[in-house]
Amino acid sequence: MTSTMANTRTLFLSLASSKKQLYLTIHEECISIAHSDSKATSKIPFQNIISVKLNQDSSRVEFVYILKAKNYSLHRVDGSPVASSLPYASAWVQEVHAEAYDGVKQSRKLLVFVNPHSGPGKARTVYDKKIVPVLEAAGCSVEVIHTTHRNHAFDTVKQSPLDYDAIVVLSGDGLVHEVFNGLARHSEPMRALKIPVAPVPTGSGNAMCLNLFGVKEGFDVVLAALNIVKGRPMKLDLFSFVQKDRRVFSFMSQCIGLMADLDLGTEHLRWMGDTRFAVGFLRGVMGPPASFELSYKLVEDDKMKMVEALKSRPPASVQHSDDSSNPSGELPPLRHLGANWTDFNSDSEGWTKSQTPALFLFAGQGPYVSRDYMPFAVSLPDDGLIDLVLQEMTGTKMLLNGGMVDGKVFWHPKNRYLKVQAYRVRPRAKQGNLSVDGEGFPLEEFGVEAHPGLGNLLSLRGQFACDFGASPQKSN
Ligand SMILES: Nc1ncnc2c1ncn2[C@@H]1O[C@H](COP(=O)(O)OP(=O)(O)OP(=O)(O)O)[C@@H](O)[C@H]1O
Repeated sequence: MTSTMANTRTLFLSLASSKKQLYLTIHEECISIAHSDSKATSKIPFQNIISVKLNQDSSRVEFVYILKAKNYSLHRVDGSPVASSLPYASAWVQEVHAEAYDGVKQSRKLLVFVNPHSGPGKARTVYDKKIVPVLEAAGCSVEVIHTTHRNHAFDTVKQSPLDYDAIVVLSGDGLVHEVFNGLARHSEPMRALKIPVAPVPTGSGNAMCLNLFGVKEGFDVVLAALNIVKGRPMKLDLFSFVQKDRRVFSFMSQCIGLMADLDLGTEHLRWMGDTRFAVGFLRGVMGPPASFELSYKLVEDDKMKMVEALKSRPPASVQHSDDSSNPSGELPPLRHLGANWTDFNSDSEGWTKSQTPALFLFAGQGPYVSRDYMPFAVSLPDDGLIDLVLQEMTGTKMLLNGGMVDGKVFWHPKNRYLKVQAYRVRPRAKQGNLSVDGEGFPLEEFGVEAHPGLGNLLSLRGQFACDFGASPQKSN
């Protein structure tokens, strides 16, 4: 350690717990931590710093951060600066704090839902042991609700105050769906939907967490805690799903055929975690195709152009929380579906009909729907479009051989991939499942329409996390 660095950028701390010394050095994008008795250095990106404080009598610096080893975990350094350098220590702390919370409000006000029955039933423990310490260190004020029944979160959100910085959901995607719908049913829906939602993966599938954090880190609850504290609002398209007189908002996916059956048809295997999806897949792939009429309002069917749009997206098109465009007003109307959306015979308004038999229809956004399946490899969070996939029967061999996990299935000619503004489906079969965000709906006629950027999620990257290679590849 050079004396120049020590005088300008490095803080020496004597650890409270031992006689060791620590050197904390400010770099352009991180703080490095080195021990006096070890050559090992840890690098902490500013985004991972939860808090840095000099206590009131200036005798101790407390530095709390999240570090990734195998998983993410919370760490705390508590040490005394050299007495003669207290003004320097104070300036150092202020500088680091300013970098750590650059553009992000500190001490967020949060509404937290914990579903004790989601997934393997560990949400309460995860909250107490992994999430609370992070929120406390960040000085968040929290109102926590342990859900006791279905629609508990929906009813709460519908009439909640709108001064929360985020709504945190410890459950799977079902409770996130409830929260978005509660916000949409608020008396001031457009203001309510400005509140970003921050999911913590304690369900079984946790698809939106995979989309936010990537398939490798999507089940890491401490990373999700970091997102609660440091994530920024990212606009997310919401989809109106209409069936008879009912209109709900889907934030993720709609599905009929094999992929709906393997999810909803394996509810009784919930104890297996997400392994139940693999079991359901093998069972369902032997069954008959889904039978339905489909029509859609097409925007793009050229896969290369979709990839170009994905690649040309700015690295972090993050919408900052002070964005206040149209914060009031009514929910958007059904511009594409219109009042006569069930009229499949009207060709005049730009609807394209399709009769291709398919193993399943999957539509939505966010590359991943589970750890084993990336159906929407070129999905963007706020393009105002629904990614619609029709998997034709003859693609079964390819599905079984792989290509689902890494999104390669996208390139297969039997994987029809469309970007649409709206679509409508009339199922012919009486039996089978219709899944909306993983929740079961009656297998009856329905229509779906995208609303650009109507919802918000908290995000550390400002875009979906996706390892899709995005160049044409052969699949079996
Ligand atoms: N205390 C409760 N008892 C029973 N059901 C509840 C309770 N609290 C919430 N629910 C309902 O349980 C459902 C849980 O679904 P959710 O998708 O969040 O978790 P999951 O199904 O375990 O995970 P995933 O969707 O990731 O597979 C929600 O529809 C919610 O309304």
